[in-house]
Amino acid sequence: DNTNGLAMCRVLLAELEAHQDAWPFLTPVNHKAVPGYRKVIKKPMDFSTIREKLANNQYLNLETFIIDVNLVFDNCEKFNEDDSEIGRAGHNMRRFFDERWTELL
Ligand SMILES: Cc1ncccc1N[C@H]1CCCS(=O)(=O)C1
Repeated sequence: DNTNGLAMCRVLLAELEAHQDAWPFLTPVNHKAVPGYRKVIKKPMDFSTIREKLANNQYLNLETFIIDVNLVFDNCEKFNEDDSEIGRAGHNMRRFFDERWTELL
């Protein structure tokens, strides 16, 4: 059953949102303010959208949740230079997430 899987999603999402480097990922990227973003990034994702999907029971289990979290970081790598404020934040957040969810297994 995926009961504990969804409890882990809630814990993990709260920790992602609380991280000091979460600021680029808390809300959807404003494609009107970020030229090229809508064209380049085919599947936008952010922590507030993940929270909404979790509240609407749209994640079957931990695996489907992890796919969306990784989409946030993959989009960040695609659009941002590694040596940039947002690029570094993305790498830091991916490392934090990977270390954390593997601990919870
Ligand atoms: C994750 C990302 N990739 C590319 C461009 C921008 C962003 N994030 C923005 C989200 C809103 C606040 S901000 O505009 O400072 C940063």
